[in-house]
Amino acid sequence: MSGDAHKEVHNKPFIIVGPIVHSEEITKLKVFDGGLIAAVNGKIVAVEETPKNLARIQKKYSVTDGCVYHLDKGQFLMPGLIDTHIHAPQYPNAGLGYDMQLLDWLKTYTFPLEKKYSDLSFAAKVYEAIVKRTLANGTTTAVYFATIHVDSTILLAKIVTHQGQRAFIGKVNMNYKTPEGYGETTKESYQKTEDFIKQIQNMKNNLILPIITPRFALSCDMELMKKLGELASRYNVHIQTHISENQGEVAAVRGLYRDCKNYADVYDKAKLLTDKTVLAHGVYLHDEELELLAARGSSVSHCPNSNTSLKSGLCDVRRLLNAGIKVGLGTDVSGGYSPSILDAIRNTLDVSIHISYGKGSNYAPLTYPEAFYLATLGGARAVALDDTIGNFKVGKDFDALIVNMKNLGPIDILGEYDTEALVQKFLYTGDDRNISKVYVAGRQVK
Ligand SMILES: Nc1nc2[nH]cnc2c(=O)[nH]1
Ligand SMILES: [Zn+2]
Repeated sequence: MSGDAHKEVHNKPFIIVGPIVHSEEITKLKVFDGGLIAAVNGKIVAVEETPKNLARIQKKYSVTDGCVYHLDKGQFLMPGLIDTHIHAPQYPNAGLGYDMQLLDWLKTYTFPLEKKYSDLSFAAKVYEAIVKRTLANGTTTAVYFATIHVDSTILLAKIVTHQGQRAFIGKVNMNYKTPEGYGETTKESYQKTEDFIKQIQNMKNNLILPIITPRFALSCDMELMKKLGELASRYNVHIQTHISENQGEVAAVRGLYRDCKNYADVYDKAKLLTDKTVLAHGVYLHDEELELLAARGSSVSHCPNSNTSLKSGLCDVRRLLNAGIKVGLGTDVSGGYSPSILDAIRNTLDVSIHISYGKGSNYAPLTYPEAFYLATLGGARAVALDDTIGNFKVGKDFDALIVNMKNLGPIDILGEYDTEALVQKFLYTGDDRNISKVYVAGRQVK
C-alpha cells in the first residue's frame, strides 16, 4: 500500500487485501496468506481467509475502488500491540538510573521527576513525545500511569485523544510516606480521583477510559485503598497497581500489613482485586496468591525489561498461565528502558528461556506465537477489552498494524519467506521502521 491518500479513510468503508496474522488462542498463530478485512466506521465487518469474495463484499459495504488496498509483497497485517503497563511521566528517565533497585530508584529518580508534572508545559512536552513514540512503535492501546496531578493527567488524556491512541489513563494515588511536595491527603486523593473520573467520562471519547491507580501498597494506606475500591465499584471502572515486584518491597509490605495473609490479600481486603484489575509484575507471588488472582479474574502485566533493568527478578509467566491468570505485556517505562512492545515480546522470550535453564525437561519456555498472543489478544483479555480489540473478528474495532518486511530499517531480506517466516523475523529482528501504518478504530494514526 503506498501513499497517504487514505489517511482519513476511517470515515469511509475500506478493505485491505493481503497476508493477515492474528491469534485466536495462545499456542497458535493464525496466518491467511491472501485474506481480506473490511471495516466500516472503524469496526470490522468482514474477515475472509481468501480474497475470492472481494467483489461481493466491496458491493455489500459500498466500498469504492479507491478504498480497496492491496498489500505489497513483504507486507502483512496484524492486530495493534497492547502495552498493559507504562508510566507516561517517567519517559525522560528511560535508560537512566539502573544503578539502584526499586525502592531507592523510586526515591532518587522517579518521585523527583513525577513531582514536576504540576508544570503543564513540561507535561505537554513529555506527553506529546511518549504518545507519538508508542504509536510509532505500534502501541494501539496503552494503559498509562500518570502522576498525582489531575490537570496534567487530563492533559495526557487530551493528547492521547488528539493523536488517536486508545488508552486507559490513571491519576496516581499516594497518601502514605510520600516525598516532600509529592503527596496527597486521603480526602484529597479520593476527591481528586472522583473528579478525574468525571472529567474523563465527560470528554466523551470512547477510546479513553479512566483507571483507578493506587501506586502500590507502600504508597497508600488501607483507608485510602478501601475508598478507591469503593469508587471503582461505584463507577464500574478499571483498577491498576503494582504487586510483588521486588523482594525488598514484598518484605516491607509484609511488615506493614501484619493482619493480611500476603501481598495479594492486602489488595483483596480493599476490594481492589476485580476482573478489571491489572497488576504490574507479580514476580514473587505465592501459589495461594495466584489462586486468589485467578478466582478474582485479575490480570498480571508482565514487564520483563523492567524486571531485568531494575534487577527485580525473573517472572515465570508459564506458571501464571498454568494458574489460569490472564497475562499481558508491559514496557513499564522507565523501570523498563524501551517504549516498544516488540522489545517486551523479545524480553519475554529471553526471560522464559533463562528460567527454563533452572527447570527440568518438562518445563516449556514460551514460544514466539505465545509471546505474540500476550502482546495482542492476551493484552486485550488482561484489560477486559477482548470484546473490542486483540484480534480480527467481525464486530471488533479495527486496531491494526501494516508491517513492512522489505529491506527496510534493520532488515536484510536475503531469501524467499512465507508469511509466517516474515512474522517471526519481524518479532525477532524488526523495529518501528518496519511498522509502516498504524490504525486505531479504523483511523490511521501513523
Ligand atoms: N516499576 C515501578 N514499580 C513501582 N512500584 C511503585 N511505583 C512504581 C513505579 O513507578 N515503577
Ligand atoms: Zn510500573
